[in-house]
Amino acid sequence: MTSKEQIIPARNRPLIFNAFEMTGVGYYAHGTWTHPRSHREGFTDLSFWLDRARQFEEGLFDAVFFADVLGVYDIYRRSPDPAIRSAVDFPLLDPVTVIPAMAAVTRHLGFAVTVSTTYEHPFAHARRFASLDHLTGGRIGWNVVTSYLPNAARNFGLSEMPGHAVRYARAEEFLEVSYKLWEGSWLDDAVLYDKDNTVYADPAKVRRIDHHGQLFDVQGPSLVPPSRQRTPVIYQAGASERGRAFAGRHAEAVFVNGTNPGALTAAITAIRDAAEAAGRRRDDLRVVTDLSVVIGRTEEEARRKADLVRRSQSVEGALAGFGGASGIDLSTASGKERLSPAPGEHSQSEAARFTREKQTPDRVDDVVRRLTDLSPYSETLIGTPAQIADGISRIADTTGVDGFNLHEFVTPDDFTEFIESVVPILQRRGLYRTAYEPGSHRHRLLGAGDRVADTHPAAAFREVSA
Ligand SMILES: Cc1cc2nc3c(=O)[nH]c(=O)nc-3n(C[C@H](O)[C@H](O)[C@H](O)COP(=O)(O)O)c2cc1C
Repeated sequence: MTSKEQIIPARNRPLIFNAFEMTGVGYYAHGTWTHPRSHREGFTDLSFWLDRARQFEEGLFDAVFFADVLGVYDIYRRSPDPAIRSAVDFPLLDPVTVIPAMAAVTRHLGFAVTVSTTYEHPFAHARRFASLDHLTGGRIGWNVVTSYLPNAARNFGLSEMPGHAVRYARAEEFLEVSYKLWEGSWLDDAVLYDKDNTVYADPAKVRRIDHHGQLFDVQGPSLVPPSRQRTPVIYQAGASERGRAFAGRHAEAVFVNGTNPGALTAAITAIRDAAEAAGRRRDDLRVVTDLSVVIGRTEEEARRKADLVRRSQSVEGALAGFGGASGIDLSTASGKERLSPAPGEHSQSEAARFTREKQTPDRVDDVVRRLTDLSPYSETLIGTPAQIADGISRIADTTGVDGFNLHEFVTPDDFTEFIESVVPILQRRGLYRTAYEPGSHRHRLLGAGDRVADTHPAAAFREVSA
């Protein structure tokens, strides 16, 4: 298929389900790694990730999404100790390193991995993702983040984190350089592999990019020949005004969160408006939200399991995680105190979640309760498989979301139970694929071939053979 063909409107397709992962012990609902049935102690063994890959592909997940951060959370109590003690997004393997091995034991599963534009260089990054696109056979996606942890800045030689606007400006130029390397350096017919005349590639079709910008000077050419997708599928999740505009311009898959249908619907509409404002079509991107589930054979059993998860959650871990993302240290706040907006250099959407997005900011006690009551960022569906499927249908029907980042509290049971008991019900309702469609990660996601759509900014750098 060519990228000229119309994107299939998301509403005519089964829902997207990604497995949300981090290459460590604890993340998201902090402390749940202590749950008696959770097993993440093997995260440093390759076999752990190969088992996960097989499980996700057997479950027909669209992709595994690897979140990632480059530092320790040290805002809460002005110390890294709470994050180290509670394993809050710490420690973490480099998620890129497990992907080729996971790709070797799967044929269809996509891999969306987080890399920060603030602490990388675009030439090395473009090479890495072009290599991953080759090695996965066109199944790689890139979650573009600008990072929000001050410790990450200090890990890369900076005395403090660059400002929020500075990070997004760097991200814009970072993507421009990456697009030039992926789309504009090698023509499609550059590689000849002509042994008789000792000509591997036609030099006239392997071009320098000669990028000279505000932040980067990159001559090129790309070190890697064209891969199936060329540009990896672009994911994004920034939810500040700047983040939303960035997603509208570049993202093909966007993560949005909202703890109620109204907020979620508004966030989805805003992202599609931003895409249209950037000259793209509203269906040029898919919008995905977080979801957690607790499944029981009966409602009563599901509620008991949910209580066991709550008891494993760590208040200290939740406040360390929230502090690092938002910049708000709640260690000295009293329970009845109302939150005041944080300094705006961290994740602005995270800092706004309990303040600016509310008529009156939440009290600290309410925030702690919200952060330690199962999923800190989204709805948790608790019930029998049929009730979970009903909840998924309701969220999709009332908000227009295209799919979900599925989180687990208990590894690997939560995904196993979801795949064995909820997926068949969703399949019968036409909400879940029954087999993988052929094609690249981008084609499966957007239905319009391997390459970026003509409306995507990367397409502007596409060199066509003379
Ligand atoms: C589902 C989801 C996953 C995210 N994963 C990461 C991540 O892995 N690393 C990261 O630095 N930020 C992550 N974020 C945060 C956003 O990508 C973004 O960096 C942050 O919200 C700051 O953007 P903003 O100030 O525009 O809101 C995630 C956000 C969401 C909703």
